[in-house]
Amino acid sequence: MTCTLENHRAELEALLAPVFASLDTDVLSVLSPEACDRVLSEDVYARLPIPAFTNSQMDGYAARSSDLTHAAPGSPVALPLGVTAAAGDPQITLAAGTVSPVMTGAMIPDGADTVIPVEESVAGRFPELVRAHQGTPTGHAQFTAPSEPGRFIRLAGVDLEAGALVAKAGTRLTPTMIAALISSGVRDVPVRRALKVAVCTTGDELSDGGLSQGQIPDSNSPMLSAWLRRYQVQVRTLQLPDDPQRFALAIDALQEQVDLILTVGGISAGAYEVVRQALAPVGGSFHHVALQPGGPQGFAKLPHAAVLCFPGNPVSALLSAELFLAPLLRKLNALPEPVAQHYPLAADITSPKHKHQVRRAVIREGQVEILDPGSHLVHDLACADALVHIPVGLSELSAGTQIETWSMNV
Ligand SMILES: Nc1nc2c(c(=O)[nH]1)N[C@H]1C(S)=C(S)[C@@H](COP(=O)(O)OP(=O)(O)OC[C@H]3O[C@@H](n4cnc5c(N)ncnc54)[C@H](O)[C@@H]3O)O[C@H]1N2
Ligand code: MOO
Repeated sequence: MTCTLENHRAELEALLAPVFASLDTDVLSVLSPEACDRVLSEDVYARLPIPAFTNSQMDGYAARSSDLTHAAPGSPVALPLGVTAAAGDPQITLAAGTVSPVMTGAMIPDGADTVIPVEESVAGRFPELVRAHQGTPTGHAQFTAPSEPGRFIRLAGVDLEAGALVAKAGTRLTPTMIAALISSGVRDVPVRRALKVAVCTTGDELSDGGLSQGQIPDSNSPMLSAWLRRYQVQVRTLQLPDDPQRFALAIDALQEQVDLILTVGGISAGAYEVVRQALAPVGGSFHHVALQPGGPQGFAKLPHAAVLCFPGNPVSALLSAELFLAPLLRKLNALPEPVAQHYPLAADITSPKHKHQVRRAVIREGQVEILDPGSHLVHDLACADALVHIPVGLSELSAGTQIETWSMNV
């Protein structure tokens, strides 16, 4: 039976929706290397305001604005120096009629309401500075202009108040969100547990070390594992037996350990299609999608896990992941949808009229060069930088036609 790309997508979305919904919560430190790109499973509120305290935006002098009201170029105001406030010091108090040197990020002294950058003082630089534990400073600083209240002062909580929502459930932990969480006093966060996927290959041609005649390296497992890990998936890979009964037993045991089983190969019209032979009797659905490459597709819903069955040709396997799994994993991980870019075709192309064709391409000198459609061309696949979709109904496109291209291999 042939099915459309859209129908197959909808079937997989329905299959995986309950799997994704059942992912519970893990608690993770935002400082852990695994935190980036995980998704919050609950709203998170600030424990501290951002900024945590009112502090200086400039290296300069903390003052009372009322002490400088009459400062002018012809009549500078000289104020005695108080102790210096450096970033990291506890708050000092500004005695009436004095100024305190203050560094960027230091707590604004109690009593100060303005900061004059050091280069605006008459000397233009700091004199010898005395910290709170070092004794009593001497000397003065002179100013030739008033400084309004609040100038160069960063108020506590101006970015986010304590108790306010930092990020709602479903937010992805970007590097910047990690900074916001840690700044708001949040270290441990509830994140959605990572999806557990088993990538299962079959086929006597796959080498388990050396290569005997007729054998090839298993390139699908490492390719799909690496691809899945980019979506925060916990992956394990297995080579399952080619015998349908033993395969079924292995899948049965595996379904208790993972959320999703991804099989690759063994589903088309051959005599030894172990995946199809083992899963069709337990409700697996196998059909031909009007798609090239990636036509043969299957899926099954087992009691404890979902199974997606991708075709074995490496290009078909990868494009199946890009077309069917990536949109769902992007949604799960709150990742943005990719944006298409338009380029003219470098040469005429043809496409089977009744299939949705996906072609690999390279963008060279502002034009799209379409690559060979062979679904066994692993090296070509690695060199492609774009995908081009040619929908059902279109069979010929001439050179110069503007087409949508989607980035790949980034
Ligand atoms: N009579 C027909 N034959 C085929 C049809 C068809 O409609 N009628 N469809 C072709 C298409 S299209 C595809 S795609 C493949 C899909 O076949 P399977 O999913 O059953 O995959 P296999 O036969 O097991 O393998 C296909 C191909 O891929 C290589 N392979 C498999 N696993 C790996 C791996 N882990 N790493 C690297 N390469 C792998 C395998 O050696 C085969 O060359 O069927 C066509 N045939
Ligand atoms: O669908 Mo197969 O994927 O054309 O090679």
